[in-house]
Amino acid sequence: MARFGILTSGGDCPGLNAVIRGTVLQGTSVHDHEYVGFRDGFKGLVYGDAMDLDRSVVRGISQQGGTILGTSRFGPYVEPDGGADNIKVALERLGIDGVIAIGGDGTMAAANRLLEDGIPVVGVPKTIDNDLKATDYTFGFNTAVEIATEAVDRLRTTGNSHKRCMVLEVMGRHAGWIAMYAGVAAGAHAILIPEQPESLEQICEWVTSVRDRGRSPMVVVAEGFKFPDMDEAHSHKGMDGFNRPRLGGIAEILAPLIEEHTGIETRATVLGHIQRGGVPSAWDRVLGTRFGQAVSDLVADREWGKMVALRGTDIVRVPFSEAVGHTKTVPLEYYAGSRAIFG
Ligand SMILES: Nc1ncnc2c1ncn2[C@@H]1O[C@H](COP(=O)(O)OP(=O)(O)OP(=O)(O)O)[C@@H](O)[C@H]1O
Ligand SMILES: O=P(O)(O)OC[C@H]1O[C@](O)(CO)[C@@H](O)[C@@H]1O
Ligand SMILES: [Mg+2]
Repeated sequence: MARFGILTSGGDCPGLNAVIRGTVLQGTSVHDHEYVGFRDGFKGLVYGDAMDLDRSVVRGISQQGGTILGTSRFGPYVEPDGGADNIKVALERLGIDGVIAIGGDGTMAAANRLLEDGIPVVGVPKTIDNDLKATDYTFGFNTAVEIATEAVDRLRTTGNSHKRCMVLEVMGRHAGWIAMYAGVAAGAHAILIPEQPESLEQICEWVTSVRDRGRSPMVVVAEGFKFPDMDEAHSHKGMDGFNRPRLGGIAEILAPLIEEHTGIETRATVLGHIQRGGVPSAWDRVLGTRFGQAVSDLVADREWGKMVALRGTDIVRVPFSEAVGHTKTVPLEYYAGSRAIFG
């Protein structure tokens, strides 16, 4: 009987459990597969730390946030125990025929390297940031947008009551999809994204024009937003597990600047990991389940080096090369269209 190992890697994301369930149900009922789950991302793969995944283990998990397997930013090549040779030994010991890596662009890059080193591996794209180019949408994004939109709606009522300018910071390292969708959905007066620097003068002009017609300005800013004179996004929290700057905090810089330049009392809120945790939306559960079922079919066909993806309404198979090294950013024409009605 064919046996496959599943891992979740990178930041967690609502819908991961729906993928795990969809894979196990499709694989066990349609293909007669067996599955195990590696704990804590590539760490479990490197150390052969795995748990059995059968129908009873995945029962009722689609509606749970996070991942029952745990996740991490541990790399499969981390010394002293990582590397393809060691992983091959672990896979052989556990009797595993192939690996399903569920993760973002970094996870797909790692999986691609493992593939080149002879490990049979396929991928499932996940990220709340929706910045993976090879798929139209990733699960988790819809949930994050719902949470961020509700946050904007709530900030508006308190902002209106006090006649304050409210600034909400959402996630988005290189791509401002969450900021764009939540900002447009909630009718924000300015949306600031990593793709398009905006000057403080321009932001204050939008804020002032809102105030001048008797409204309370609402600004949504992505964590990766930069003023024109910034080379890198704001970071003051050190590095993450993969040695990249941890972002977050640009709203705390922006709010006092707006207050100083416009005279409008301004407050900042950083939404943070609230937008990544908790129950997935129905849409994300459906996409996660479809991805899970499709990746079970993919390993049944032994099409290593591919990732499942959403194109239009279809689930398709794309090579890792399409998913690695290309960030799906907000098109500048789309931003320009939205920007035309800021203020
Ligand atoms: N080019 C690479 N070669 C080997 N390992 C890599 C590479 N890129 C990333 N990794 C490993 O894969 C892990 C997961 O990648 P990353 O932290 O970028 O998250 P992700 O999968 O992109 O998800 P998200 O960005 O949504 O949190 C990294 O922490 C790192 O250990
Ligand atoms: O604090 P963590 O878990 O390292 O993750 C933060 C990052 O994760 C992401 O949400 C992607 O999952 C980015 O937008 C953000 O910069
Ligand atoms: Mg990533």
